[in-house]
Amino acid sequence: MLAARDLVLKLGGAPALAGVSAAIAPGQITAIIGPNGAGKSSLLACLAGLQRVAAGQVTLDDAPVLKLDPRQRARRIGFLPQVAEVNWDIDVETLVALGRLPHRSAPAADAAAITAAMAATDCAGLAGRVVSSLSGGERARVLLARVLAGQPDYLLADEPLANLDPGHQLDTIACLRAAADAGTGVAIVLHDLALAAQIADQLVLLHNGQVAANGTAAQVLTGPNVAKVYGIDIQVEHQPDGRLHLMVKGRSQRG
Ligand SMILES: Nc1ncnc2c1ncn2[C@@H]1O[C@H](COP(=O)(O)OP(=O)(O)OP(=O)(O)O)[C@@H](O)[C@H]1O
Repeated sequence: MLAARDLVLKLGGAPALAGVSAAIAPGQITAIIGPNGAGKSSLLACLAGLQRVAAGQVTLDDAPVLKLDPRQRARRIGFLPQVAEVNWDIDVETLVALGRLPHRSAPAADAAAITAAMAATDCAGLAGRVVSSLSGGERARVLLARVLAGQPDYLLADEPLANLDPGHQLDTIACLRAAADAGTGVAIVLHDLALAAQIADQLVLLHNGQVAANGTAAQVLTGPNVAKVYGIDIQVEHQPDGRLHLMVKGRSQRG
């Protein structure tokens, strides 16, 4: 289990997180949702062990994540940041192969992981391209492939569907579900509430650096929760298969 307990994170003096607890469970997709500035990226970076917090801690199987050997941490936790920045102008296959750096596996195992990650993200046809020549969506897929190639136990992805066309969004969702079904703990930051309801096993709703609600889609995505946090009205229908169908109706009336 990858768990955050009572996290307080200050950025530029102001609290980006003010006492946040959340757990990312193996085999599940957890969606981290909330309005702009709510603290989603901050929470994900803390879970990845990339932020020093003012209070609280993140643990991986009960060990403080900040005390893990960096290579071991990189092997177990894969992180896809929100900004698709690549600082080296290398070819796609070399970039994806960087995902294997924390491992000391046999070349054949590395090659198999790289090939599988590139196939899952539809990047095989981009293998020889220089990264700076890619479109935004192509670059997003390549960066996801790099994380997948690392075969982490926990995959943390900040808006992994942004910039993707509908087909590649569906492929990416299938890929994240397959990872969860294989035992990976997947955490994704999402803005699309209907999609979050559809694909997540658990949701964490953040508001002003605090957890406004957590649990299943039915527990979290209620009309009152969404009106309070986002200032919008939604219509929620419970489907016979147990899933939630959610439609955004418009801005809530402001009193
Ligand atoms: N480097 C920084 N210095 C100062 N404040 C920061 C810094 N990074 C983030 N913040 C602030 O911390 C708060 C949380 O930011 P965070 O990026 O976690 O939000 P978010 O929920 O991911 O937002 P978005 O949906 O816009 O991506 C925001 O108020 C933001 O302005």
